[in-house]
Amino acid sequence: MRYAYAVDDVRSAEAALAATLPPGTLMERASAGMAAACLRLLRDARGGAYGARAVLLVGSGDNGGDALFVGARLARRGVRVAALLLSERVHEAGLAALLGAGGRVTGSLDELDAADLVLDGIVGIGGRGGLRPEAARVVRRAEAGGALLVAVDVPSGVDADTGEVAGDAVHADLTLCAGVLKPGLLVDPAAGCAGLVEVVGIGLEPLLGAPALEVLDAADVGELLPEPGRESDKYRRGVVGVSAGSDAYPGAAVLCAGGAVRGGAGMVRYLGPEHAGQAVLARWPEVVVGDGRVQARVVGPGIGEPDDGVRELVSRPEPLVLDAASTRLHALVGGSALLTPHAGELTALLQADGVEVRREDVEARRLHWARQAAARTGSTVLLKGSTTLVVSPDGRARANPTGTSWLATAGSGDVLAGLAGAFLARGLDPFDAGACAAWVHGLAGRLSSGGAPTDAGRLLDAVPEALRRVAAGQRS
Ligand SMILES: NC(=O)C1=CN([C@@H]2O[C@H](COP(=O)(O)OP(=O)(O)OC[C@H]3O[C@@H](n4cnc5c(N)ncnc54)[C@H](OP(=O)(O)O)[C@@H]3O)[C@@H](O)[C@H]2O)[C@@H](O)CC1
Ligand SMILES: [K+]
Repeated sequence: MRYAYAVDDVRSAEAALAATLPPGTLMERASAGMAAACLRLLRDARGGAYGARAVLLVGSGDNGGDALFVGARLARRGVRVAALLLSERVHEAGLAALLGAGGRVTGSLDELDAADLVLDGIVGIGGRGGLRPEAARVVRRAEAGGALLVAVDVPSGVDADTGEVAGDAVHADLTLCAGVLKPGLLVDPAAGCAGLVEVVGIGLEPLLGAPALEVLDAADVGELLPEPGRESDKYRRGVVGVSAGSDAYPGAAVLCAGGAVRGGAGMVRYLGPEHAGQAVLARWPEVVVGDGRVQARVVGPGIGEPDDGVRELVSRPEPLVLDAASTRLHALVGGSALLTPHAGELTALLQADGVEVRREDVEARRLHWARQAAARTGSTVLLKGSTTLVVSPDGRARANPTGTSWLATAGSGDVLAGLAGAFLARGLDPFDAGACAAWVHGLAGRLSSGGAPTDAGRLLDAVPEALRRVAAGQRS
């Protein structure tokens, strides 16, 4: 499991730790780790660091200070380091260290064109809003050159807590995160600005409380998904009821039932229109058509606007996955529910609850709106999209690391709902079921895509291999 912490909590932990150490120790630790990573990059890119050219983009705060101290360390290893000071006020001790190590200050943007490495120390967790125009101009020039762009702590211009990008931002190749991960680095659109993310430890972890965001790895998913015991039978392994598909969309029934079958439920019952039921049986003969006892239910994929029969199903007490337009039935839920909207559906759900919000807002502040929806509905919310997030009503949140944009394909969400239903039926709570379903679905998507377009059928076919890797604790 990886954890990301809210900026306020990071600052409190930093203050508590700093109070026990000689002044400047934390910056020294951060810059030592960051410099080591930069030297490694330069060695990989050009065989060595000696004689390489680095340009520091230096803002007014400690983020700029970090960059200056890193620059000083690089200069001592023979890197030709120049600092572009983007503010009249810069970290004095950092600047003195750079100059003392043989680095220099420059006013020429031309230096960016010949640089091997550009270090973004414009702004870190103290940043507000997007890049200011002067900084944005410098960053565009840096990005146009061939240098590796390394962000100190966070890419400047992104919101470290929310993942929001409210204007121009740095697009880094690598982000060297000081101390611990920040949530914004894991959530789009900011995650898309961070490139690879590496944490440079400075000893904060023991002083931190609850994380703001979690990220599961294969071993976590493997631990959460129970293996069938020796005495298991199909009923004890969990029966999942699938109410999906319609005369207009029979395929949604087939794909959702497939997700439930491949997700390892002991048995799948299908309840829905006859034509769709026949299509399900033709593809999945193991599915039982008709009502009956289930441990969990999936309602909504491909059924369109829910009718009274659907409302009655939703009010039953079993754990439930609610998808598509049926997510708006959350108030009728008898037991606990996992809602699986995409941004448009979450917008409609919030609007129906009297919230003034547009789809663009939800896309821009995914974590914020998923949290709002979970708190308002009392259900767990799995918000699908470029970063899939799972948020429980108590505020816990997970970001899914395995997705691929090739998963944005017709029927992909139906498979996800089926998988989540199977995991609920296997006994997971909605938060774990949602996070594990997103994880397995994302990995299956990657396996079936291999970097090229995929489709829901191939995605389903890759689910067994994804689950085998989970069982083996691996991740591709
Ligand atoms: N926490 C930790 O554990 C550790 C933290 N460390 C480091 O400290 C960093 C935080 O430093 P920080 O607090 O000095 O804030 P920081 O991000 O440098 O910004 C400060 C100033 O930037 C300005 N500014 C604001 N918005 C802007 C914008 N959009 N575009 C341009 N400028 C903008 C604004 O000043 P203004 O120009 O308005 O006067 C603001 O006051 C952190 O990210 C990490 O690198 C490590 O060294 C040690 C361990
Ligand atoms: K930065």
